[in-house]
Amino acid sequence: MQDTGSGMGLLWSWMRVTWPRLAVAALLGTLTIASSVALTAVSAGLICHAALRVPLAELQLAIVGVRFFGLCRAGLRYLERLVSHSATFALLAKMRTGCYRALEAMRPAQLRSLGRGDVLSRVVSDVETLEHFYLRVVAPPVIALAITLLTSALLAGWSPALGLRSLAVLGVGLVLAPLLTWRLSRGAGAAEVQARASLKAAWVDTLQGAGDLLLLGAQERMRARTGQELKRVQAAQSRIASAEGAGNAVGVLVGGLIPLVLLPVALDLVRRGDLGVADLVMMVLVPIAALEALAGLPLAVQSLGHSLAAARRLQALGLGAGGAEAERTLTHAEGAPGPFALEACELRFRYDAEQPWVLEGTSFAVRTGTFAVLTGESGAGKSTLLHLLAEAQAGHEGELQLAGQDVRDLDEETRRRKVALVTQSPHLFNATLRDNLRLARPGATDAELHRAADAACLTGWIASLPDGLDSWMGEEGLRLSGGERQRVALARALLQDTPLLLLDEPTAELDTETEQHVLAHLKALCPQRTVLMVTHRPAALACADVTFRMELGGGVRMDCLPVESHRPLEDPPGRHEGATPRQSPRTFYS
Ligand SMILES: Nc1ncnc2c1ncn2[C@@H]1O[C@H](COP(=O)(O)OP(=O)(O)OP(=O)(O)O)[C@@H](O)[C@H]1O
Repeated sequence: MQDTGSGMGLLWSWMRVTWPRLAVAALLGTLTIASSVALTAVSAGLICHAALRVPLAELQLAIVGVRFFGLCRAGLRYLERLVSHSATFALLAKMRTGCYRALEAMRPAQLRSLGRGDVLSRVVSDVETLEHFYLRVVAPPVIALAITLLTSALLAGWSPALGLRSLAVLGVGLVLAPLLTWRLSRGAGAAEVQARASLKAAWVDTLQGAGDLLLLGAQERMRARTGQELKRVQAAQSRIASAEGAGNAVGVLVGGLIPLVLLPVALDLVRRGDLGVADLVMMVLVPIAALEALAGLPLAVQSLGHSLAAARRLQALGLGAGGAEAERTLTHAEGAPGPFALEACELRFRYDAEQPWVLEGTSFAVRTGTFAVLTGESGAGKSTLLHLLAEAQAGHEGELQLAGQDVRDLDEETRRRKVALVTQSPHLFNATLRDNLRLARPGATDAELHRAADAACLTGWIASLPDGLDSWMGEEGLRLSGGERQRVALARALLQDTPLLLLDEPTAELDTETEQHVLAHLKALCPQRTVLMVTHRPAALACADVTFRMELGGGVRMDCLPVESHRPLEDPPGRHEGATPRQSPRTFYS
């Protein structure tokens, strides 16, 4: 199986944490089935002796035994469940926190390219699949082996030949049932996990894009795609069910073989007077009762396939990797702010090693306290640059500094205090306006919220809402227009109160008047704060202190060039007084 080892490594690394509890649970599980076997044996002996009219006084020990093992079975089962579930929940907690840490450590672009449905499936379904790893995969074979050995040792106490035959016949069940199940369901567990994840991703995609699907008349095609995923799930499940059936059939076969294999030896012992009739019944029933321990083996094999597939998918998120789960040890030092709010030098970045460079040899800097505008062709990498600054993609080459500090040296907290980003399509949560705004500053007072809302030109709109700041935004802010969503996101970023504000086309959906109002507020933030805005809107270009143009050249090569009309290269006069001379053919300083 491909990559099996790595999936296993992750599973064992988690299990190591709770192994003492798991060992106790396995011991309790073995004792529970041993009690069950003993109960069958003692009950069978009691019934046989009673049928043979053995005096009641001689049966007292057996009667006590029946009561004892009956109570033990129930009590031990309870304890086993208690311990195994507490160990499982401890593992689950570790897995979930590991998952969230891994997601947190992931580069946002990686996360976006995974897709929401897929991430949801990994964090919820795959973790839930692993929840059963101990209960369904690890415990059954351990308990089955222990019970097989114990039962055979018990019979060997009467007769070594009986013990050997019991070991042989139970051994067939122990090996053959899982082997057959594994052979018949090979790859089906992984296929089911993968197909279920694709199905979930398709559902999330369909729900999110339902409106567009209807408008494009593509709902039938989407339904067909979902139907295909569903068929893949069903096909995998059907293979798994057949394999489990075959495994269970082996168990039934072994149950039938036990009397056939043991009776010849046992009857011989009875004939020779070495074994009583009641003991004979017990000899045959004990291994049959032991089959209870083998019943979980087919399921264990299938669950192993599911668990390995789920572990591999979680591992692909970065779980178990030293980097993902290790605590970050980045500097918290602020350092003295330099003359530039941000500085890029020979910056190179691509989303994937297989993909071409998006940014290549890009150098430019924005002086602290300026209102800078970045324009450029679609696809040139403007948004990418903003995300690199705000989200620590950590995959870039060259230098990228925020207020004189390399972004790679900044921990999340420091970065959040330094820079706020409003993306092209900001996410609003299904909560009130107040909650959405307070994400940026949890303790913000109403006065602060209104001040930020005013700067984003939202005051009139909030007044028109029935519940003001307590109005519900709907899922992803769908109750809002595009422009309202943008302004709420802008107000949220303003509340963050960072020295650098990165804005990706924040006025794209605003009318001219509202845009003027927003721009005036943004401009008024400078020189206390630095604003870098990606936009093509003339109004923004007109009020910028400095303007850059990012160009897509030679396929993937990009340059940052100042817009000629705003800033002649040789002679930076007027409002470009703070500009630093050109440093290299591709280096421009505001
Ligand atoms: N998550 C991603 N994974 C892979 N490639 C990406 C990703 N995001 C963007 N790209 C690619 O990177 C390049 C630059 O994209 P980016 O969004 O930064 O451009 P842009 O200049 O902001 O464009 P626009 O003006 O149209 O918003 C594009 O070719 C785009 O396809």
